[in-house]
Amino acid sequence: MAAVIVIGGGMGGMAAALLLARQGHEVRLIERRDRLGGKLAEHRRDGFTFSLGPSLLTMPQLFRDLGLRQEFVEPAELCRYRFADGSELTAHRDPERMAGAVEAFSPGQGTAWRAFHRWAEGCLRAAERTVFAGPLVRPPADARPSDLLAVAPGRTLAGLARHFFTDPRLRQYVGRYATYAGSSPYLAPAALGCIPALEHGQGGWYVPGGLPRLADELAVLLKQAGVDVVTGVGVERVLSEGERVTGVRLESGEAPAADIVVANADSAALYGHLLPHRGRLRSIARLGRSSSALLLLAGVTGRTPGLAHHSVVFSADYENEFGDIFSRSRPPLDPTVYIGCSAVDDPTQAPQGAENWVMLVNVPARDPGRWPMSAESYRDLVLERLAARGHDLAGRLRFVDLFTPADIRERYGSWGGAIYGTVTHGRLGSLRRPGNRGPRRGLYLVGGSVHPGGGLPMVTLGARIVASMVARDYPAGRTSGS
Ligand SMILES: Cc1cc2nc3c(=O)[nH]c(=O)nc-3n(C[C@H](O)[C@H](O)[C@H](O)COP(=O)(O)OP(=O)(O)OC[C@H]3O[C@@H](n4cnc5c(N)ncnc54)[C@H](O)[C@@H]3O)c2cc1C
Repeated sequence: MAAVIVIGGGMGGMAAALLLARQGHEVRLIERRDRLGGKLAEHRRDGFTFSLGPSLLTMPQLFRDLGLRQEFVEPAELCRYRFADGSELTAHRDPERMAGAVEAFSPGQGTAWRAFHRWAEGCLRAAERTVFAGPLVRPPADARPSDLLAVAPGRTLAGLARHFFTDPRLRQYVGRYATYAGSSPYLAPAALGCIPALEHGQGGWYVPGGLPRLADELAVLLKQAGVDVVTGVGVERVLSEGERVTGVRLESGEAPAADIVVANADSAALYGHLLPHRGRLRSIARLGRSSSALLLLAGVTGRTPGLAHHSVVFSADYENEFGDIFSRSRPPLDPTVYIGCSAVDDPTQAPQGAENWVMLVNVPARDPGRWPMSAESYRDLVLERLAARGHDLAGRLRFVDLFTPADIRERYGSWGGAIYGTVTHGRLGSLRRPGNRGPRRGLYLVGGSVHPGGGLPMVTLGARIVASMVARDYPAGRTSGS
């Protein structure tokens, strides 16, 4: 049995702590904030509850496998898309129903969607065998992309969309999945096109009471597994002797010893100051940051007829929008807006007869103080754009609170407020993320800033990968890694 310290109680840290405790290790999880969950967080005001992070749960079986038994519910539709020309497409989990919806939306494109979905499913199976399954960090020098992922007809996600669809609106719908990795469809690998196959196969789920309830139930499981959870104190240093980790030093001055340290803190923070490592930090900086988000959290009077749980209101010029985010480093002048309203399916989320709107806009991971306009002026721009595209909240807004990239950076220690650590750009972008093994024996990394990526399912897969690495490195009864 080894002594394990997990730094950070985000989804990845909690899942890793649980799996390692179940392997028989003595696990302590140290979280800087007062509550576990990391980005699984919420904001409450005047009877309204707003998710500050995830609103959509995919790959639900992963969470069942961890032992979570709470109810998951499936909204009636996966997502409602509204395009700049005013047209709407409703996405359904069932592939045949989706193909029918696409055909009705754009005659002739239903067959194209079926072909796309077949490709996406093949790509997903390939990812399950490779990227999702192990600590694959960098492809071997002689490997071709086709060895690692399904061969993609197109280098980028936008190229993939062009290959399958002639309707520019459907290309925008496919391109949107790059934002699940905080990336631009015009630079992200075509392999991200496997993500819709997850939604159309396994569905998109909601947890009654809000997704942060996942963290509450995980906290119970951690206790049952004997994990010592310490909150309200940060780790300021990972300690090592020679090539091996020996423990951590806390902000309180205490220095608990450990054979194994699992960092759920952002990898840039790990290599920047917890265990300074110039080479690894430079590699992270070379890749660049994923996008961040600006959230408008609005208490809205009245119910909106036909409002879906999840809606996306697209910009008129997607390429220009991502040019603003990644090339010009400014919030897009014509943003695509995700609208999440959990009150559609859950009356606990807003006072009776009212709605809790979370409006999310992708923005650069950069302090709003350095934007060309104030966050408040940008909020007004977003509301004006939405009004022009059919979602006019004038006269219905009780309040709009803002959650900015600076809040994301401060709360979670994310690199510049980036949601997903490094950006996933380039044909092999999915394989270039920082790895799960640290530069000292006994040091592992888990979470959205490392392999295999961000999002609740990916960080949970990352926890599985770390647990299997530890099981190999520390066979039963040994406290020193092989
Ligand atoms: C606005 C938004 C919307 C999102 N939407 C979705 C969605 O719909 N579906 C989805 O699946 N995913 C979504 N995500 C992504 C998902 O939330 C994250 O990828 C995932 O929750 C990250 O988990 P993590 O393990 O990386 O830990 P994090 O959530 O990043 O938590 C890390 C934890 O480590 C702690 N920590 C950091 N440094 C230290 C230290 N030195 N000492 C002690 N503790 C420390 C932090 O306080 C934090 O609690 C969204 C994220 C955001 C921000």
